[in-house]
Amino acid sequence: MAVPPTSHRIDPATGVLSSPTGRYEKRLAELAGIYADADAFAAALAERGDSIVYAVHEVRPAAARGDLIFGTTFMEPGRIGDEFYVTRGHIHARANRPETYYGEAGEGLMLMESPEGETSILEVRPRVMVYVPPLWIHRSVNTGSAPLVMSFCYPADAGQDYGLIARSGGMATRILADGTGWKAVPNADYRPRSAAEIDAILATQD
Ligand SMILES: O=P(O)(O)OC[C@H]1O[C@H](O)[C@H](O)[C@@H](O)[C@@H]1O
Ligand SMILES: [Fe+2]
Repeated sequence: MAVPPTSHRIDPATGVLSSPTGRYEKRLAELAGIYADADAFAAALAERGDSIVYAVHEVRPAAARGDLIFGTTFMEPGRIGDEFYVTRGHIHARANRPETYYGEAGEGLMLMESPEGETSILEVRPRVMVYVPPLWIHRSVNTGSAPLVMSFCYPADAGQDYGLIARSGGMATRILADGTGWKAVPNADYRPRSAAEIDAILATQD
């Protein structure tokens, strides 16, 4: 039996999506080890460990290969020290699966990194569509003082792999506050991937 067509209303201010099949929240306490400033993270944890950093509303019509997953990401504004709030970030478990993000509200960045360690940073704004190509690690950053809300769409069989970033000590680039704006700085903990690990990612097929 075919899956029935559906439509879903997005509230750009909250990211609330009508008739989702799932939603989850990430609280600060679940995001240990992501930020550079450990003392600032400990202080923020003591003060607001229960607070939500981001929430995802999603629709997964079916898990079938060739289907889509789509929904919204709502990110609170905030910083740990000088570093803006980010999502955990991932490469797709099937690394050659792409994704699109569309700005609904707020100001932010899509921070992307190739397997070889090249960084690409694209601004996300309302009515801006960002394309994350196959094989690129991606993480969203809220650089504004208001919530960043984006809608997204990616293949249903993509999956998320968080281990690749963890093994490298994070992504190569961090996004810090700079006056009223932002700046990209090298992550001092970053360890470039080995040729073997890069080759294994690039070999992803199907
Ligand atoms: O999974 P994270 O890196 O924490 O990012 C949170 C979420 O961001 C977006 O909504 C993506 O489309 C999701 O696939 C992802 O899970
Ligand atoms: Fe993704």
